[in-house]
Amino acid sequence: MDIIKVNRLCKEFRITKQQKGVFSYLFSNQFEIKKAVDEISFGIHKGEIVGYIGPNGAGKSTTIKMLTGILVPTSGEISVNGLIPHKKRKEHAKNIGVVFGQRTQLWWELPVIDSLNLLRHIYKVPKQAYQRNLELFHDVLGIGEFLNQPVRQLSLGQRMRADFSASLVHNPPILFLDEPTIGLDLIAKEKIREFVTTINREKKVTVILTTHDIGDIERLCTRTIVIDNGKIVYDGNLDTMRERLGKYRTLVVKIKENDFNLTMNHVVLMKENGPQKWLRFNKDDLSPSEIIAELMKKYEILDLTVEEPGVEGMIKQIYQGDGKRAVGI
Ligand SMILES: Nc1ncnc2c1ncn2[C@@H]1O[C@H](COP(=O)(O)OP(=O)(O)OP(=O)(O)O)[C@@H](O)[C@H]1O
Repeated sequence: MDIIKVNRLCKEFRITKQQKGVFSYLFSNQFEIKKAVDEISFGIHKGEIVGYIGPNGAGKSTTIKMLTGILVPTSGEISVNGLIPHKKRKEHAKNIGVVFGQRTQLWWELPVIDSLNLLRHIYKVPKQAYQRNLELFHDVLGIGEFLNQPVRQLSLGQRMRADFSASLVHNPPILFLDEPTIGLDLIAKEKIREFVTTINREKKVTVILTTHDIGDIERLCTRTIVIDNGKIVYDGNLDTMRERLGKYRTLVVKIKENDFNLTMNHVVLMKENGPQKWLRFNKDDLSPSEIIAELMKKYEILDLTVEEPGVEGMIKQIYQGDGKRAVGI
């Protein structure tokens, strides 16, 4: 049963047409329509952790803003835990928690504990449930260290931990995370990721996460939706993406000779840096030893390694369009 349903969802913005001249846009009355989200459809099950990723300007934030009820769709349907977000804003707010990596939703001048207490009253959280949550936030996020400090005095890592706690005070079944680990060091990132895993396991919280950090996806997401130019270009699990796109390997070879000219079927020269060459091949078509044998006929090899693509590399292939063929979308 899907807790989030999105059907042929669109969002268009009316933007002032670009004109020549620095000030002309001030006086322009010409507009064009930008389709930020273009007929996307998906369903998300209760308890899934979904990575919603794509290049800058792809339409991620616009989608999340519609799912959280901040923006009204131009057309299409959304249902989040049985509600249409922008039509039932108040009830919807009880169902969701939201964390933005770039800004805080806490009261800047107040000690963290006062913010949490305020939220407890706003959402009318029973005392015992609130106590249990504080214990969990303390155990996994270590918020005890800075509960009495005003938010403005916190480090970025501490502020994020406080923001996570605030977003979950009212036990929402759905959590939206927008770049939740941006700017954090590795240890702080790990703490946040561990916390997301814990609340998903223990409270069955459904998580939708936008990120540019591939580590977040590898570590947390059971499913990845890739959006580009307002359209969904991949929706599936990482393993399938790995299987389909991960058959490419790169042979990195260093040769002695200055001239390099290898023409071999199924081998593409991706990059050169002096004597070092990056040759991409599909492991189903060729083995590295076949390429090495061919190279050794013409060149003296000084060094070589075979690189497997990371998730980041695979996602780049999708953005660049290669992946559309490779994953059959
Ligand atoms: N309020 C707005 N008015 C006009 N155009 C907008 C508005 N909000 C977003 N857009 C445009 O819609 C497109 C999608 O923007 P969106 O912010 O959803 O992208 P994103 O995938 O979140 O990007 P990023 O990774 O850079 O945050 C972009 O071309 C953006 O310029």
